[in-house]
Amino acid sequence: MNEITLSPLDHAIAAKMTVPGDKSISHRAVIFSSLAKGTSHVSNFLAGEDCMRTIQVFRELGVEIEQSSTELVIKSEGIASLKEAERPVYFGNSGTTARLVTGVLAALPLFTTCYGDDSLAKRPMDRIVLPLQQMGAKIDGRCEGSYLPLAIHGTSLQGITYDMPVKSAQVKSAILLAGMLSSGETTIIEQVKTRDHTEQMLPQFGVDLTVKDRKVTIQGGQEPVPADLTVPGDISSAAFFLAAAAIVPDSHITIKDVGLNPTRTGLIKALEMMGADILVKETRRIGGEPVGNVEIKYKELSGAHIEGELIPSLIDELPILALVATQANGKTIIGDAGELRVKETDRIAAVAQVLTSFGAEVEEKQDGLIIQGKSSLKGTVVDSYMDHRIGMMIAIASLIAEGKTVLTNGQCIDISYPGFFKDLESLKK
Ligand SMILES: O=C(O)C1=C[C@@H](OP(=O)(O)O)[C@@H](O)[C@H](O)C1
Ligand SMILES: C=C(OP(=O)(O)O)C(=O)O
Repeated sequence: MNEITLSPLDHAIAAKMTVPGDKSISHRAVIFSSLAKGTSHVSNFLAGEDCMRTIQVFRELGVEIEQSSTELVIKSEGIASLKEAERPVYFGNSGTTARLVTGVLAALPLFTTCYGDDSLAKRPMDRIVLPLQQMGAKIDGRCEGSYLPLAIHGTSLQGITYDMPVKSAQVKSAILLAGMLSSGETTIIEQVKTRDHTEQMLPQFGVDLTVKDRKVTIQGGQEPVPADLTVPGDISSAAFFLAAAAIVPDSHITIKDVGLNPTRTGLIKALEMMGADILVKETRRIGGEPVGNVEIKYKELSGAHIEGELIPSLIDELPILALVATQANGKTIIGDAGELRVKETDRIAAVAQVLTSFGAEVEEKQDGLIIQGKSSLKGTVVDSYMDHRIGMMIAIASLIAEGKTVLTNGQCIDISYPGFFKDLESLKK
């Protein structure tokens, strides 16, 4: 078993840093470029394991993708040229790959079988299979299409109007991509606006869609055209270092060139609600995406209620926010976050177990957590649950925990943040 021993910090943090490219945008850049006839270029691509799965899938479908570190050159002959994969395609640990790619493959005249790792095999696929079937898709799968593996008998689809029962950008994106490749019009109605990278990026690839409040409409029969794009830093990765500065007294961190899309910046809002001293400065826009610097200075925090419409905009940041809450004055309540139970692991249970083993007082609720503040954390032996975000949360907790922390199975952090431990080490200098 992989073991990493981590020591607490003996000084405040003073750092200016960047984080790797955004995972959601990197996946979409590969998918949209692979469907566009011609050559696309992507800079600052996130070469983490999940996004590498998306590259591998499109290579197996016949797209030529050259990768040199974080630079990609994607050469495609367009939608009609995609060929059937000779083997089952592997989505690894990546929910985004699984949902978005299934949306594409359901609408193309190809037969594909696909599967994932032990974690992905437990994550729900019916949330996309059912609406795709309403569009005419022919998909078989384990437990009647509720879980991977799936067999996708791609075919012509018809557009639908779909009122999404789950708050999920992956579902929205899967149906929009299928809609783009269908006949007729597809409209998605969301209960709460989720991350909108698909809506921001498709027009960069020449695809028309209209967005009106929580309603997105796309016309079928559109083929993307190639584009050149630069991926901003991932706010979900920056979150771990913003949290470090929020809990290590007297610290000060600036994260540069990070994506500031308002559908992703819920963590900044939540930290502000807790009283944090944060300065956000937008410096430019790349495509539809605002990008800039986030500066945070340590300040005593207070507990807050984190729930409702805020949740989708910080869904992946809730584990690290829970750690921050253990150091605030008073109680923090996280609610309306039942989606956390169907991530890489059950993140409600995992966060409660990990923080409790560090000595914090955390109560698990069906759709959230209640966290008592001002806990003194003590180093312990603790597992990542093979979940990259839980692994990084443990590593940040070790900075303030008394004594040594031993993180087991921390290698999964490469899924979204290759180079995380190097960046963590740089805080110790
Ligand atoms: O669309 C995306 O890129 C993502 C959407 C979210 O998942 P859900 O759609 O399941 O909420 C998020 O948790 C995931 O990390 C990436
Ligand atoms: C939930 C996540 O990703 P995915 O759904 O793509 O596996 C995540 O990165 O936290």
